[in-house]
Amino acid sequence: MKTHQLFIDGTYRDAKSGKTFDKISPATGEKIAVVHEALAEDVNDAVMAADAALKGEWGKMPKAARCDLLMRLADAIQARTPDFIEAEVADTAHTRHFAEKVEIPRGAANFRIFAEMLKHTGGEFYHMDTPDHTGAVNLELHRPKGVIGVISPWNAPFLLMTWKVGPALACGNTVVVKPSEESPYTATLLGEVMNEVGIPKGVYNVIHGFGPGSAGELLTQHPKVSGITFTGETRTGEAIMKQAAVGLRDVSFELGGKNPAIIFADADMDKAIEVTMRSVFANTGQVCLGTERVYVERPVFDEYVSRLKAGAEALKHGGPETPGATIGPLISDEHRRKVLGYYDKARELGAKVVTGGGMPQFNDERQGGFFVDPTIWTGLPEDSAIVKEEIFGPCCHVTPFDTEEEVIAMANDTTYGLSATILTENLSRAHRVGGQIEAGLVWVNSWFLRDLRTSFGGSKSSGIGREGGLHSLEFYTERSNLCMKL
Ligand SMILES: NC(=O)c1ccc[n+]([C@@H]2O[C@H](COP(=O)([O-])OP(=O)(O)OC[C@H]3O[C@@H](n4cnc5c(N)ncnc54)[C@H](O)[C@@H]3O)[C@@H](O)[C@H]2O)c1
Ligand SMILES: N/C(=C\C=C\C=O)C(=O)O
Repeated sequence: MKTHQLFIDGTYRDAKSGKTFDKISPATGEKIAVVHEALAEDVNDAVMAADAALKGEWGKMPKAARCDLLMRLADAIQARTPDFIEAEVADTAHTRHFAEKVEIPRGAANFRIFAEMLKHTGGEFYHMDTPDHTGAVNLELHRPKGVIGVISPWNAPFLLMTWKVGPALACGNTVVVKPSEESPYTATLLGEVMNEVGIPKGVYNVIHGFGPGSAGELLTQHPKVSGITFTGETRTGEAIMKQAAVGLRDVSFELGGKNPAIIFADADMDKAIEVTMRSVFANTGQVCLGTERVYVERPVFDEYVSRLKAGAEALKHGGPETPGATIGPLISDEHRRKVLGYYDKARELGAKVVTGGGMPQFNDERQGGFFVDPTIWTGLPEDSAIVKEEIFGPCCHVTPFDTEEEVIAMANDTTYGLSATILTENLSRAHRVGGQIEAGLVWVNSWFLRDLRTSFGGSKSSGIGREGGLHSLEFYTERSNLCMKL
């Protein structure tokens, strides 16, 4: 039975709390690991180790050397791709293809992009006139923020945790990572690679546990933690904001979404189906940027629904060991119950269930896994819970529309503002409509294309702040303006 320990000050160790919890396989429902739960003393040890590292070798390291070390870390992650694939797949039951092609390469890229940017980017400089006409110069300086608490979710564990640790370390901070209780493995494994490449002890620390009353909440309240970068549910973000308020801890939030796809009659329908089959069903719908609302211009509504139905019904359920599987299980029985609750609610509200709406039956080990049917609904009003609330499963509601004004209003009529995707072959329409969607990311004729130099984040209930490229400097550094009289 695998055991996941804490990783503190460069060393793996049991939790002083003496508490552990089980990790269950999403593919079979069987216990696959025991995880050590960090409580107050463990959390304090991790934060104090991170604080000490800021004042030690790491804090004194020249920026270029720090960035070179992170580039070597990216190479070392790449070299251990097979180990990270097995770790991620064990926790999430993702296909090895998804882990190999998306998740692990992004883990390396998330260090590389920020090391390269920080190494080669200059800063702001302003010359000003002065009353005595001798002038003054202004230098915008950046220094590390300090110890950063990183709290990450289970839906893309390694990608999302490194998306935060990469810029944090590139900017000279140290981190204490609290991965989701559902996905401890890759964050723990990364400690080995940190030691292999020579990242000083205490720079990267991993504590395991839950949120309220556990490692997560304790981390957000620790006086030596200077900022919390969090990815997860909106309501969790609200809780963390309250927890982090005492001490005025800065926060960077990437939260939930209820993302629309808009398909105009002039769209390339093959492309529209390819894009939305991924944006609705990839990772079993457990993607914050995924589509849960589809708006289709009326002339092509029936064709679209019919082809999406065919695509959904062609998906093959299975875990990483199931040959040819194209849709996996949800992460946990608890999450499956949440998604099935929405499936029931849709029926109660009178939705037309185009396909799905329940869970598949198997006569093999998959029967113990947390599988649900890929599901498509039509016919519900825009104010229904199915259209308004994030479900985070392999499902979508499809609504017809007649005009641009109507569909823009429907797309924006949400408390979220994370992402959207627009399918049209009309360039001016893409610019016109895309510029009016209230979301952090808008794709045209594509989905989940990610340029890591661009800003990433959501508005309204989808987040606070933007990360990505140089935008990450805003959160991971403290600015000073140095004004020198000439
Ligand atoms: N915007 C994005 O980039 C993005 C990316 C991925 C996932 N998400 C969102 O994440 C959610 C799914 O992930 P999840 O179920 O793990 O989210 P979650 O909010 O339940 O948990 C996320 C993390 O927060 C911790 N946590 C929970 N309560 C806490 C508290 N009070 N204090 C401190 N830590 C606490 C959890 O242990 C976990 O590590 C979805 O809503 C999805 O939209 C958003
Ligand atoms: N944060 C990112 C992806 C989020 C995926 C949400 O499920 C990213 O691509 O950087």
